[in-house]
Amino acid sequence: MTTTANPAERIIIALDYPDVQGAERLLDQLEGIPCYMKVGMELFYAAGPQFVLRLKEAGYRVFLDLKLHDIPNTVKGGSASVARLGVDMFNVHAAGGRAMMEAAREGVDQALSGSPGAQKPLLIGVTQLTSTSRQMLNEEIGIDGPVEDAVLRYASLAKRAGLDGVVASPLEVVRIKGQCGASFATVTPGIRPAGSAVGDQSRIMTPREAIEQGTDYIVIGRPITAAADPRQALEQIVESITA
Ligand SMILES: O=C(O)c1cc(=O)[nH]c(=O)n1[C@@H]1O[C@H](COP(=O)(O)O)[C@@H](O)[C@H]1O
Repeated sequence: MTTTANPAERIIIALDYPDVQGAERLLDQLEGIPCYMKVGMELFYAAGPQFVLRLKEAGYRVFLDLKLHDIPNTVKGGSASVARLGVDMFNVHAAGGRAMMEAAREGVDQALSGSPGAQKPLLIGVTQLTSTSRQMLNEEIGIDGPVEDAVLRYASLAKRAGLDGVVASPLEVVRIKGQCGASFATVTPGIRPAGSAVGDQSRIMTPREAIEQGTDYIVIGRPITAAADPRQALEQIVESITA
């Protein structure tokens, strides 16, 4: 979908910090590099909508990663509030089902219906978390078969519900694009430059491999935020995905 001129624009930095100070320090270190910024539950629960607004005022594109998952009416209201905040992308769990995802879409549309010029956020469905292995899926969660099949089912459902794309691992991008179309966005965490700690992730690829699969956005947290020199770590990643 989005082919941007600067490869850094396809990198979403996960600002997983317990407070604004940590996030601000990273923003200072990365100044001038046009990445997307992701605010997830850790920072949002601590810093609230104000920090999202601060990022928008500073000119960043913002992915609000709250992974909404509730009854349709509640997700509709939550999605409307998120849309009014002016974020560029947010997500809901595809496991909430078609009616829930359609309600998220309605919430966005209704919230912005009074502002015809307003740009709608990309509404993204979370498929199977990138920390989920096949063994976990089969034995703990109780879903049979390969993880990719479960991801594909969620992606198709998200597409039918009118979502703009999905979060998945880069391992599934080719099949998602094949099934849902090239313009259906893929947002892929589980990104690990060669040699960096895997941590709790399970389905991983390097930044370059992920881009070569045709993903639209790669989401990267600790390989940058926990690096001794985050700017250098990011610059190396940008270089690695630059053709
Ligand atoms: O929705 C997400 O962003 C997400 C979905 C998923 O399946 N896996 C996943 O890791 N994420 C997020 O992507 C980021 C990955 O961070 P690192 O593992 O530190 O690179 C974290 O903020 C996760 O919350």
